[in-house]
Amino acid sequence: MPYQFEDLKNSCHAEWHAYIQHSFVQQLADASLAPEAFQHYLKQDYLFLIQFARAYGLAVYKSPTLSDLKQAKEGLKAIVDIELDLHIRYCEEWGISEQELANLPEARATLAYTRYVLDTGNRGDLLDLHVALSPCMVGYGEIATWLNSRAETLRGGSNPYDAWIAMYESAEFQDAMQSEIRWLNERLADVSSARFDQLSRIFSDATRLEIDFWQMGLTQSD
Ligand SMILES: Cc1ncc(C[n+]2csc(CCO)c2C)c(N)n1
Repeated sequence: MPYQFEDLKNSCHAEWHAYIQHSFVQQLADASLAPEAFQHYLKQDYLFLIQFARAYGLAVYKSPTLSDLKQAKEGLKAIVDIELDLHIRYCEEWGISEQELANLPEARATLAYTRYVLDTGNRGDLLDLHVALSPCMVGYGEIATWLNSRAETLRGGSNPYDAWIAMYESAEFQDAMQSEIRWLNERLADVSSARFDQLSRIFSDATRLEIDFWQMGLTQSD
């Protein structure tokens, strides 16, 4: 039976659910999240994005074909040239200067997650690395869709976190997410059940580290 991305999610259903529907996400959606928790999350997310840019750099290095190489290069370019600039501007709106961002220490949850992804990519091949990156890419898109399906989610000017939801529900982001799922589905269709077990361990580890990242924001831990 050919494996699909959906099988990775099903292999750690409880963890995936705990990540998508985390209290941080629910509080952000009903505007009850403490601004300090969101600011802490934004600061750590800046550090996270820098390490994720390195992970896309590693994907460039690990690419066996020109088409993979181009895709990884586009991912690296998107984070470095677009997302980090947007993030810096968004942080400024929340009272966090670029100078402050440049001098932040990494929280343990940030260290654990980002170095896990980089180590997984270093040890393994491009598929291992993409699977380690996929909870980040697919999870945030699913979160936006889930939030929009809930009656409790406050949209528009009455929610200070509205722009965050808008970013991940955008067609541009949802398309990038679908293209990542397609890439994974093509590769997963050919793997053995032993290989799938290895990949589902990576997927579940990365999902648990996403849960810890939300928890780090909520408790403002370092
Ligand atoms: C902890 C954490 N997890 C996921 C994302 C979302 N995200 C970060 S990089 C990237 C790929 C984009 O090119 C996506 C979707 C985040 N910001 N912070």
